[in-house]
Amino acid sequence: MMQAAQEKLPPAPAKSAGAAIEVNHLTKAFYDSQDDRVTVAVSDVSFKVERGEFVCIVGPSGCGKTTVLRILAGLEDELNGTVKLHSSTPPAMVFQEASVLPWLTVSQNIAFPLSLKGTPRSQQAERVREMLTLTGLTEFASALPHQLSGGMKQRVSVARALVDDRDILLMDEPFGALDEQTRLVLQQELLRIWETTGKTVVFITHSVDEALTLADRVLVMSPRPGRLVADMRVPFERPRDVVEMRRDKRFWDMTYEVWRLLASPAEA
Ligand SMILES: Nc1ncnc2c1ncn2[C@@H]1O[C@H](COP(=O)(O)OP(=O)(O)OP(=O)(O)O)[C@@H](O)[C@H]1O
Repeated sequence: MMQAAQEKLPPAPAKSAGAAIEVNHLTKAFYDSQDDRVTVAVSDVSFKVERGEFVCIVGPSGCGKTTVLRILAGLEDELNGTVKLHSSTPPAMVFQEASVLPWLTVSQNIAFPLSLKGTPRSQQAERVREMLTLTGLTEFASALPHQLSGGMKQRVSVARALVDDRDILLMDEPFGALDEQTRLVLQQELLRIWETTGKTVVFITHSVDEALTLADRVLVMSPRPGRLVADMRVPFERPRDVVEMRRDKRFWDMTYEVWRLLASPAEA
């Protein structure tokens, strides 16, 4: 199946020097001692992500997407297979629910990773100013989270993930809880930020539309135990306009192709 999907698509443009992430034959099972039951969440998954590449992982609920991301973040052990991150910094994560600290202002939330590290205050302030500008939050620097909309809170989460300049950004359905319009605005902003910062991004989503809007490549997973059933190159040129790209027939052809894969019955 993976072969068929790849053959229909143009070859990958050369992205950059070397892989940022290499996953080989990754299998992860969870053991529930109460029920004496083993759940194989991810089965024999292999893929590479080039430095500076934007990769989305789509798949049905429970197919192991979050598990893959947690493994990349170093949050799971007892794995089979190998996972290598070629980066001088640990990855940054953004979760579905904006994980802002309610008692801190927007600026203090963004500065949080820097204050944990003991970065001098003047450097913190400068870096926070840059992040506020990048994420369009300058006017809200002194606001508290309860004064913000869901989309703005998620912008704070993105700003905080970027503030200490890690190479790899892992995003777990960051826009999943937002309405469609806010989501579209944040997708456009994320693309602009990504183009500015050159991060390597792995982005989990349920939404085929979102994956095709954002990614250089879309990895499609099967129902649990999650296997990789396709690794598809998304051919749209950059910079992308998240609205205009919907006029392109290739967008809908690829949407159909991914949906066809997602609708395929699970292998035994
Ligand atoms: N800590 C855990 N202990 C036991 N089982 C787990 C654990 N974490 C995940 N699982 C199981 O592994 C499978 C994959 O879960 P995971 O959260 O990775 O899926 P997902 O594709 O991200 O789902 P969704 O799209 O619904 O968020 C599920 O069956 C889940 O119940």
